[in-house]
Amino acid sequence: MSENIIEINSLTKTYGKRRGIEDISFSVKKGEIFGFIGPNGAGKSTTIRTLLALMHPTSGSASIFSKDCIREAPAIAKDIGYLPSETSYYEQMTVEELLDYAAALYDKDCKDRITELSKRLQLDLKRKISELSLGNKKKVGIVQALLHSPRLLILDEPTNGLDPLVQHTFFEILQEENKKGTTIFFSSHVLSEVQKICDRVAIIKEGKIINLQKIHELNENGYKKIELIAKVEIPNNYFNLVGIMDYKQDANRASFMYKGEVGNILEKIWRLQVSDVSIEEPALEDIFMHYYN
Ligand SMILES: Nc1ncnc2c1ncn2[C@@H]1O[C@H](COP(=O)(O)OP(=O)(O)OP(=O)(O)O)[C@@H](O)[C@H]1O
Repeated sequence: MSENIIEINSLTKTYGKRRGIEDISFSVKKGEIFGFIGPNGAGKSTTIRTLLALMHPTSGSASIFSKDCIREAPAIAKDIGYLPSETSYYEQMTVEELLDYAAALYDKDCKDRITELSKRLQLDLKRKISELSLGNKKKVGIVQALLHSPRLLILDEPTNGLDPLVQHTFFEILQEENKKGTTIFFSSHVLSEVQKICDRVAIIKEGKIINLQKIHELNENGYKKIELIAKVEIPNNYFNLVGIMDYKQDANRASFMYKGEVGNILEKIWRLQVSDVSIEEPALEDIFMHYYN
């Protein structure tokens, strides 16, 4: 059996009377890229902050590297790289000063790593933090999380604010780290990015884990969301096909979810003579609706 890097047992955190997370249990194996997805307010950050001992659980427990997250937090911390969803830095420092300051927490020389990562992410080390855009601040957070080559990376909404090219480079870096043996815990509300990179995914909704699946299984179950505008009014029952759900039509416009042979639906659309069509991955909420209602 492969070793568990993270183990969460019946973890619950309430904020006074408000729900944070309720009775969460799952584990992340060594070498996995594990996705943690859920809509805003589902409890992702609460789970992560509890794992990092930034807050104490109301009940239950969790361990990282087989050490208790709360009692042995300092010993765990040196082998973790954490990228918070929102970062706040000393605005007057330069990027380099800030990263050197972060690196000093570890018993390692991180200089070359800082230079290499900054180059790849096109992050200017000489700029002041206060001058950086949201995306560039995110890059600082990424370098800070990676500079000591941690055994476990915990990333909370890591791609917020990154443009697609930088996001691509970031994913390449993550995959390289993963090949070297780093386990990655990747929290996001964007299913499509989790699908690109993760092996398994836990889905959290209203504080509870509602599903845990291998990504390829999630893909195989996958619905596409289709919207189209036809040149003429769409005949009644035109889209009466197996695999269509949630069908909505207004004269010559239609939107629906489709699961099945892509060729069949494309042929049907093609015959209709459309002036516009979009076929997309459904939003996380749509998937929740169809899997769990
Ligand atoms: N400090 C706090 N005080 C009170 N309630 C809180 C606090 N932090 C979070 N919550 C509540 O706990 C629940 C889970 O929030 P959490 O931030 O963990 O969700 P999330 O999945 O990370 O969402 P997001 O993607 O919006 O950050 C929400 O209902 C939120 O309102």
